[in-house]
Amino acid sequence: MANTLPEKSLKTPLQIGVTGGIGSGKSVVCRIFQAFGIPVYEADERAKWLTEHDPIVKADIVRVLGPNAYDATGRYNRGWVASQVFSDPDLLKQLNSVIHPRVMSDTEAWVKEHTNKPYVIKEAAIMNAAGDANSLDKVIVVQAPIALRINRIQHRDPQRSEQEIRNIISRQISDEERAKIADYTVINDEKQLLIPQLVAIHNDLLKAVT
Ligand SMILES: CC(C)(COP(=O)(O)OP(=O)(O)OC[C@H]1O[C@@H](n2cnc3c(N)ncnc32)[C@H](O)[C@@H]1O)[C@@H](O)C(=O)NCCC(=O)NCCS
Ligand SMILES: Nc1ncnc2c1ncn2[C@@H]1O[C@H](COP(=O)(O)OP(=O)(O)OP(=O)(O)O)[C@@H](O)[C@H]1O
Repeated sequence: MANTLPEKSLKTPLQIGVTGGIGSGKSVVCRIFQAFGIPVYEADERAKWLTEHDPIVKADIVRVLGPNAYDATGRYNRGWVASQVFSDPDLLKQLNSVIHPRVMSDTEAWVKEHTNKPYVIKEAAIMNAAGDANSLDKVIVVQAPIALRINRIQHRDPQRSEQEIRNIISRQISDEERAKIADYTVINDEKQLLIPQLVAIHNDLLKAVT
């Protein structure tokens, strides 16, 4: 389970990534860390905000995806964009390259607002591009069986077909690849209790900074 933190991680706040595939339960896990008093930066939410409000990001998205990316009132056509990028890895890569650098610089500014905290969390569906292992001291990976994840998303987002969910999964790194970047693994299979796993990680991280 928990690794012992190496010497390098003595700056505060530590920057901890929480990642996992669609439906693994990243947001649920992060809500629990928030209840422990830990600030959470939600990269996916921030990315969503940028796609709706940042004029440079919007112009770049239109350059990559064409005018259909926004409707006549200027709202992001999320469903249409999802149908394009989750079936075309190259297009997804281009979309990522528009959004992720902005999220990265925004995260750096956000971290500076929390220097009084022992650690902060960055939650992101994709870690390499968005969170980037280099800027994170440790990565927590949330794992859950694929069938359970699909079932959860079908309940949470009833508008998504099973095929769309499977397409998204196929555009994310595999569980095996994710396991390689994990310093901590949280099993969210609705059999093992979440809170004791998170308390153990929290205490381990506190030990590293005190
Ligand atoms: C593709 C878009 C239009 C889909 O929007 P939609 O409202 O349908 O879905 P939502 O944003 O909730 O994402 C659905 C699921 O897809 C996964 N996902 C989202 N973006 C990505 C991505 N770039 N790569 C892989 N999976 C992704 C997440 O697990 C997420 O839960 C939207 O996610 C988007 O613009 N993504 C690019 C921004 C981004 O890269 N965000 C990720 C971290 S910064
Ligand atoms: N342990 C659990 N018990 C019951 N329901 C759960 C559990 N974990 C997650 N869920 C539910 O499963 C759904 C997906 O969880 P959550 O939104 O946290 O996943 P996520 O990894 O953040 O997904 P995404 O990548 O789509 O943002 C939510 O509706 C959530 O309430």
